[in-house]
Amino acid sequence: MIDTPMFSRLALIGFGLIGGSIARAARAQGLVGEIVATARSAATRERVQELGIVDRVVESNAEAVKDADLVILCIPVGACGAATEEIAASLKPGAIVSDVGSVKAAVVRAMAEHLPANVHFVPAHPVAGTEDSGPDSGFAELFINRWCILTPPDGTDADAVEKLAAFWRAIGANVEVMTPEHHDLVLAVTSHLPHLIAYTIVSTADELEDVTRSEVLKFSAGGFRDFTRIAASDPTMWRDVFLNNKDAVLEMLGEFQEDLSKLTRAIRRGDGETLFDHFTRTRAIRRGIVEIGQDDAAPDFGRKQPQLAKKA
Ligand SMILES: NC(=O)C1=CN([C@@H]2O[C@H](COP(=O)(O)OP(=O)(O)OC[C@H]3O[C@@H](n4cnc5c(N)ncnc54)[C@H](O)[C@@H]3O)[C@@H](O)[C@H]2O)C=CC1
Ligand SMILES: O=C(O)C(=O)Cc1ccc(O)cc1
Repeated sequence: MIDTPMFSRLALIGFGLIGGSIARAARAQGLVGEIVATARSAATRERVQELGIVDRVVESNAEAVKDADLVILCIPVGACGAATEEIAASLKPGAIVSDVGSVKAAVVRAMAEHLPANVHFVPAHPVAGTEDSGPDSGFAELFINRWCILTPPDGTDADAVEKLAAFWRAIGANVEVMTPEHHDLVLAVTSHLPHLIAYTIVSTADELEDVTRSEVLKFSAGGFRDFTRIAASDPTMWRDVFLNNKDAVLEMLGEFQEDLSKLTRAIRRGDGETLFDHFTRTRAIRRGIVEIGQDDAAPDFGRKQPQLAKKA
């Protein structure tokens, strides 16, 4: 908890899982003087008002950013370019403009095109989330012990980058800086491909004629259940992710298909040694990840969830 707010006014464009979690966490930590929020639909705006997490709810993106010293776009990546065009003329000189998109290179290009030279553009991606969406789904502890990746364009003011990094650290995240292209390649394999696999396997199981829909869930062991959770993620958000990180996803999908073919061949040939060696290697990888404390696996609700300190 800090005494003086880091930012006088925070504007949130879009108020779903991520926007709602940022608002709750920033408020719990006393990081901002005032939070102004907007959302595309009147129903969401009404709900945000009812929730009482923000100071003001306004009708348009342009109105929301007026006099804000931190603006964060919390909307699907495919909508970020158009939203930036809408707010560009209303931004306060010196403001930090950021986003939370799961894809960076295409989004950074689409936003940068519209931004005036007198604001600081510091794109961000909190690598934290759930399969839920909408204004009720957010929670203040979402970002604790999770990474937030910043991808500032070359020449971005270092103080602005540090200020946004300090904001993310204050709501519990660990911050790392990298290029948008590197971000997209890493996330293609660690997040986008796993979601694509989940979307595929759940429909594959559902379409099997001899297996009923109820059996799919009834007899699903832990692994399949995790896939169904991930495959329940927001369709708009994930459509936009795949459309905007096409090259990196296709590259990783190619690698994946090669590995899958190797395992398919081993099963067909009864080649137990290849299967055993492969599974031994992946077990060691998983254990290495857990050892260095980077276990970002599906939330274990049996484990105690981390808590943010409450504002006094
Ligand atoms: N859901 C997750 O686990 C994570 C999502 N992200 C990123 O955060 C962003 C927001 O995702 P969530 O909060 O999960 O989504 P959400 O669906 O919970 O909320 C999205 C918000 O954007 C608004 N919106 C939707 N389409 C819009 C459009 N065309 N123009 C303006 N506003 C629009 C909605 O009304 C809603 O207020 C996405 O870019 C996503 O890639 C990043 C990390 C994790
Ligand atoms: O729910 C899960 O397991 C996730 O993987 C959440 C998630 C989705 C998208 C991101 O860009 C980051 C995290």
